[in-house]
Amino acid sequence: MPTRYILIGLAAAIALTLSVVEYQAELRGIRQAAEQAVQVRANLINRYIILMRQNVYALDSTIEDRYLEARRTGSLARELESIRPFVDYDVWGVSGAAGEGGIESLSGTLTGTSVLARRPPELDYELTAVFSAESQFRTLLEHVPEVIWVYYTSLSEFIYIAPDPAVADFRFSDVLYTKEFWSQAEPSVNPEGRQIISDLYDDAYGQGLMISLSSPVVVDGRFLGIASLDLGLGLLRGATGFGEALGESILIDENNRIVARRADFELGETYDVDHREDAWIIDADGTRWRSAIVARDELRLLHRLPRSTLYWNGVRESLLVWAVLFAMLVLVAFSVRLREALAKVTTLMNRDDLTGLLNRRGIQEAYRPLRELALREGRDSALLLLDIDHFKHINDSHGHEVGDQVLSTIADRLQAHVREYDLVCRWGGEEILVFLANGDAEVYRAIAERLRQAVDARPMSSANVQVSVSGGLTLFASDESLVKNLQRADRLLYQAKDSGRNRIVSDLPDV
Ligand SMILES: Nc1nc2c(ncn2[C@@H]2O[C@H](COP(=O)(O)OP(=O)(O)OP(=O)(O)O)[C@@H](O)[C@H]2O)c(=O)[nH]1
Repeated sequence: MPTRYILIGLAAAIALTLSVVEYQAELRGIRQAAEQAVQVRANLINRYIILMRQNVYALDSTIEDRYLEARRTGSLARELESIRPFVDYDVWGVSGAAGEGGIESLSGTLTGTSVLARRPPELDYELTAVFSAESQFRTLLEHVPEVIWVYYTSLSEFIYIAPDPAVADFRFSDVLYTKEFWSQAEPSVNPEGRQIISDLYDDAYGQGLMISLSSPVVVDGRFLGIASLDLGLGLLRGATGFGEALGESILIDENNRIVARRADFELGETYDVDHREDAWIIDADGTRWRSAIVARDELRLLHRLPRSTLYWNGVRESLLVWAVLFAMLVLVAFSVRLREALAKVTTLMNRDDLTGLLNRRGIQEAYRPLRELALREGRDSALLLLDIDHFKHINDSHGHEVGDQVLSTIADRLQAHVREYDLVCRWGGEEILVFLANGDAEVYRAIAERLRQAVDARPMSSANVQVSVSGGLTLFASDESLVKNLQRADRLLYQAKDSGRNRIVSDLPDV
């Protein structure tokens, strides 16, 4: 196989390998960015939930503390005096809402059954505790943008909820005890009294999708009620898209139901994926999944990276490197072709067209290294100048074309009878110069004679022409130029011509 194909093939193999390596690195980069984003987003959501849990816990503790204080001191909240019946709705209560005959000190609305009308002392302590936590209700509503509702629901059939809904729109009813915030948090299902994050639900009052954080209020081991916060999804939604990463993050609950994501979703929509933390999972569609735990085990952040998104972005990111590699490949192919063309041109410049022998320029370049070598090894080198005998006559009697054939045949015969490293050059019209190295006088004489005989051996060309050559053989004086050496060889050649032709005259010493 030509070197050209080997070189280009090698460059193509290297470019292909680098392309694959680059593509793999891009895919790895995309996956790593997604891994980092999942971690950062999960942390963000986690911190947010912790903060909100602390808020509920603070509310819960305040109500517990204030209850104990009211019981100890016997001092009751002034708001108790304002509790009155809302006759149209069959509840008792008091509201901070204008138009409800409300009192300004309240940010919420209290409603309950008739039990509020004939209150035992414990109920007064509980109501006092709730009213005393008013500043917390207010602070949460005013300073935590995600908080939609803050409320305390009592086992003694009342609810205090802020901000203050109109009694016509919302008031206490037994149905509240069937709601998730109650049914999941109350002691029979939650004996340790831990905080509960509800499932996602749609607010009855039209505030959109939300989740509740609920914490049971227990005083001296007695369960009184539940303090709750309703949180809108704005921040959770924002957190699922925080930072740069391909694919999308989806917050789900322990039943795999979606809690938040950037894109729209239906309430109750699920994502059933076999989660394994810190590992990529590939499903049957080739979609990659990564997950992180949020809020202990109650929520999880799933990251979904579709196969096409991964691969196409891998391709897009690799394109520039691929283009550079392709350009380099083209450059390699081009330079290989250029080197070949240059080598061809050099050969053409150094060779004679007719005979294929070295020309003057060619031998000037080629003989030097041979001479250097001969000098280093302490050997002589020699020049043999050959001239075709009566060549003019051949041209005249057989034509120039035959003359050319003769020249070419002589070149072939000489070339066939020299050693591999001897140089044969067409010096002029019918003059041929042979540079001999790596021998001694006897060897050179023998070669010269062999060459003369090779020409003389048999007729040549279609015209059957018998041709001979005469030659001058001289040792190469390395302190003199090629031309100077040639002048000596030329003189010897003339002597050969003068003394009858078809012979070699040399000035080489006898060995
Ligand atoms: N056909 C052909 N003839 C060439 C070429 N180059 C030189 N010649 C001829 O070679 C002849 C050389 O003739 P001369 O120098 O007079 O000498 P000669 O006839 O060879 O006689 P001697 O050298 O004295 O033996 C001329 O007629 C040139 O035209 C060539 O490339 N092709």
